[in-house]
Amino acid sequence: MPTAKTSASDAAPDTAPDTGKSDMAEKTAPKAAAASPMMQQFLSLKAQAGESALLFFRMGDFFELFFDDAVRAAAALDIALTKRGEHAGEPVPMCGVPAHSAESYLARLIAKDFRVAIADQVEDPAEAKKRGSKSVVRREIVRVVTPGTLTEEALLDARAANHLAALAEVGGERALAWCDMSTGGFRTAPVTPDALGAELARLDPAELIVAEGADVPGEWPLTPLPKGDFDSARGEAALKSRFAVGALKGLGDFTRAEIAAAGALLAYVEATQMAAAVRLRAPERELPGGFMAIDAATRESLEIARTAKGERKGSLTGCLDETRTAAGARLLAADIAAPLTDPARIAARLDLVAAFEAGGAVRGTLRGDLKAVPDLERALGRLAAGRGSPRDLGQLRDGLMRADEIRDRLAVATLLGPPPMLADLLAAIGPNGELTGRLSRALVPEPGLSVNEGGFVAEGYDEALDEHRSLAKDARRHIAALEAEYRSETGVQTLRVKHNNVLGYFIEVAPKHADALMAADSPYTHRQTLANAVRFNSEALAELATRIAQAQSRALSLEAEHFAALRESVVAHAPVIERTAAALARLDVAAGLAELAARRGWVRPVVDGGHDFAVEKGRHPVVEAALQSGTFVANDCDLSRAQRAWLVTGPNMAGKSTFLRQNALIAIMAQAGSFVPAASARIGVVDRLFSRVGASDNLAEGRSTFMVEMVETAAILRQATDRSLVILDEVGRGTSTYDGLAIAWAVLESVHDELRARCLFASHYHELTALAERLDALALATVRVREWKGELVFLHEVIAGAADRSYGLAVARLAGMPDGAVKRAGEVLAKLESRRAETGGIAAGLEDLPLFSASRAAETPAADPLRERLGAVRPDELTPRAALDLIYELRGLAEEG
Ligand SMILES: Nc1ncnc2c1ncn2[C@@H]1O[C@H](COP(=O)(O)OP(=O)(O)OP(=O)(O)O)[C@@H](O)[C@H]1O
Repeated sequence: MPTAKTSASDAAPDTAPDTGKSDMAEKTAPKAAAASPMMQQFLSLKAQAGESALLFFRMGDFFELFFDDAVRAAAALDIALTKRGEHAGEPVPMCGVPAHSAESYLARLIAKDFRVAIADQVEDPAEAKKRGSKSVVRREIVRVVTPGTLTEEALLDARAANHLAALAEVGGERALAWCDMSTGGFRTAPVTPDALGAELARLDPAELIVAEGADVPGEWPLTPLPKGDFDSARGEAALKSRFAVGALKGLGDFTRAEIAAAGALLAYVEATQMAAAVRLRAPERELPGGFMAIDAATRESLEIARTAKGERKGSLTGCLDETRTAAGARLLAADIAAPLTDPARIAARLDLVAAFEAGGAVRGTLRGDLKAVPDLERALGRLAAGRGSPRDLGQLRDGLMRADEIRDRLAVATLLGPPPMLADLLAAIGPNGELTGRLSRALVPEPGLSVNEGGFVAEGYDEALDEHRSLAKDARRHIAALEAEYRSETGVQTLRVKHNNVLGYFIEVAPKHADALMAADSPYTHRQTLANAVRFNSEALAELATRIAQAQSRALSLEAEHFAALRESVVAHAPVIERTAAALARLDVAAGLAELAARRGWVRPVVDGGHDFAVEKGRHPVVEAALQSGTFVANDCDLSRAQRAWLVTGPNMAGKSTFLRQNALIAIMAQAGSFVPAASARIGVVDRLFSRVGASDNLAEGRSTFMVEMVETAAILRQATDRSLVILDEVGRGTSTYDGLAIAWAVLESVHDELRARCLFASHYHELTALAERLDALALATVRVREWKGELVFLHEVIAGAADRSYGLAVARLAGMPDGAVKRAGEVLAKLESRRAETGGIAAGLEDLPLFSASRAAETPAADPLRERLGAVRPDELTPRAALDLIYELRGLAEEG
C-alpha cells in the first residue's frame, strides 16, 4: 500500500502546501489572501478544478491530494490517509500516489466515476529558486482526466473504442457528435427521439456530454454542461477555426444540432486537455438509415457486444473476433454494433471476406504478418497529444514497416477475382518508407518508455550525441587511467578515485599516505579528512568530472531534441498513418471473418433490397461453438412475405429461444459483412432489429419486470416497419395467464397486420395457434421433442405445426423436481384440462373477435364529459371552495357515466 509520504521532495522549499502555523490561526474558510503562497496556489488550482474533480497536486515525485479530495480518493483507492499541518484550525487530510505509477491509480479512479484534474509542475524547481528561496514552483492544471478523454494505454481497453459523445438539441432537432480521442475519429449524426436510445446503445459512450437538464434515455455516464456550450453559432466558429475551413459546408452538410453537438464536444476536449494538441480528424457525417437500428434492449437480449454478465467472451462480438490486432478488434466491434443497410456496401465487405476465405494460404500469411502489427492509431494518438514515448515511435516504425510489407505481399498474391475493395485498401497503405527509414536509423530496436532517461536514439544517428555518450560511457576508462597516473605519480598504490553524490569525483588515500599529497607544491587539493581516509581533488579530475556531467546532460538533451523532431515528422505524416491503420484494420477484420467462415463452414449470405428472409440450415454461432462439434441441430427459417410471421411453440428447453436468436444474429452478421452459419441465406435488408425476451428472463431495477416488458414491446409497435425483423420471445408471460395471452394475442396481430414486419414469435400460449387460421401470413412452427420411456428427449428440430402439448411437467421432472410434487402437479393438470374440454379453455370465444386492424378502425373516440370538464379546469384560478364544488361536480359526472 503506498503511503502518503512525499519522499525526498518533502525537503524542497516548495513542497509543503504550507498548511502550517501561519494558517493555523485561521478559523474561517480557506482564504487565499491569508494563506501561504503554496496554499494560495493550491486553493486557486482547486477552485479552477471545481468540486466535481479531484485535484492531483504534483509535489516532487508524488501527486498529493488534500482536504475532501484526499478523504474520497483514499477510500476509493484504499491507500493511507494521513494529515499534514493545519488549516483553519483543523488538521488537513492528505494522501498521495507516486507520480511514476499515477496511471494505475487514475485508471481505478476513473473506473469509479471520478474525474481528476492534474496540476503539474510546469517549471524546474531550480528556476523557481532563482526568484527567491521562498518562491513556489509554478503549477498548472495540465489536463482533466475524464472517462471519455483517455488516451493512455494503461487506462484503455485495447480492443474496445472509447467514445466521448455529445448530445445537442437546436430548434427541436437533436444530434449526436462523438469522437474517440485515442484514435482521432470524429463523427456526427442527426437523431430522432425514437432512434436516440438505439444510437447511444450502438456508440456505448464512455462519457456523454449533455446540456444541463436534458432528458436522455438509458443509463450513461453523463457530464452536464451549461446550455450556452451547445450554441450552434459558437460551435460553427470553433469548428471552422479548428479545422481551418472558411465554411463548414466544406466538411459536410451538417444540421445546426450537429454543429452544436460537435462544437460542444470540441470545446470540452479543449477544456479538459488544456495545452495538449489532441489530434481529431475533421468530423464526418453519418447519414440516418445507413445502419441497422438496434436498441439497447435488443443488444442486451441478443448479447451482441457483451453477455448478460457483461463479458465480451460469449457475446456475438467475442465469438466473431478472430482479429490479430487491437485496431482490428475495435473495427470488428464497430461493424457488429452497426450492421450496414446498403446492399452494395455489404457486398463489398463480403467480397473481401470471400477472397480471403478462398485464399487460405494468403490469409494465413496475412494473419501471421498482422500479429506483429502494433496499435498504430493509438500510438499516433498519444504522440500527437504530447503523451507519447520513444516506445510509441518504435511501434510506429515497426507497424508501418510491416504495413508496407503486407501491401507488397498482397499486391502480388494470387486471389481469385481480387475484390475492388482490396485494391483500394492496398492503395491506402503508405507509402511510409521515408518515415520508417528515418525512425529505423534514429531508434534502437526496443526504445523505452521514458524520454528523460534517454537511451532510445541509435548509435550512428547523430555524431555529436555519440561523442557525448562515449565520453560519458568512457568515464570509467578515463578515471581508471587517471587513477593509474596518480598512483605512479604519488607512489601510493592504494590510491583510489571514487564518486559519491555529495562530493562527486575525488581521490582517496589512507591517512598514513595523506602527507605525500598535502605537500605545498602538490597538485592535489585537500577536500575532506575522515577517520580512515583523506580525500583530495585535482584540476584534471574536476575537469573530467565536469566533462562527464556535461556530456551526460548534453546527451540527454540531444535525445530529447531528437524525440521532438521525430514526433514532428510522425505528426506531419499522420494522415498517411491513419489511412494505413484503417486499411490494416479492415484487412484484419476480413481475414478474421474468413478464417471463421473456413473453419466453421459458414456461407456467404445474399443481402438485397427485397423483403425475404430465407435461411437454410441455420445455426446459432455462439451456442454451436459451445457445444460438442456436430451436435448442434440446424434449422431452416423462411419469413418470405407469404409467411412473414412465425409462431413458434414447444416445450421449455426445446430450443425456441436459440432458434429465434440465431436468426436475428444471422441478420446482424450478414449485414455487418460476415459469412453466416447456414447452408444458404438470402436476406432482404433489415432496417431495424428488435428482440424482446419475456419479463422473467430480464431483470431491471426500479420498474416491475412486466412493466419493462410492456414498455419495450410498446417501442416495437411504434417503431417497426415492414423492413424490420422482430423477435418476440414469450412476450406477456410476466403477468396473469389471461392478461398475458391477451397481450401476446394483440401484439402478434399488430405485428402481422399493421407493421407487416418479419417476425418470430415464441410462446407457451398454445391458444395463439388459433390465430393462424385468421392471419394469412402467420405460419406455425414447433420444436420437436419425443417422450421415450417416460423421459423427454429434445430433438431441437424446428418443424411446421403446433406443439401437441406443453410438456411442462416432464421438464419439471427432468429438472429434478421431487416425484411427489410432480405427481401432485399431474393431478391438478388433469383437473384443469378436463375443465378446458368443457369450456373451450381460456381462449374460448376469441375466434369471433374482430381482427386487430378491424378493431382499430372501429375505434372512434367516444365523448367523455368527465374528461371534457377536467380539461376545462384552470387549477391556478380555483379557490379552495370552488375546488371542493368541482370535486362534487366531477363525482356526479362519473356516476352518470
Ligand atoms: N438447435 C439446437 N441444437 C442443439 N442444441 C440446442 C439447439 N437449440 C437449443 N439447444 C440446447 O438446448 C438448450 C435450451 O434451448 P433454449 O433456451 O433455446 O430453449 P427454449 O425452448 O427457449 O426454452 P425456454 O422456453 O425454457 O426458454 C440450449 O441451451 C442448448 O444447449
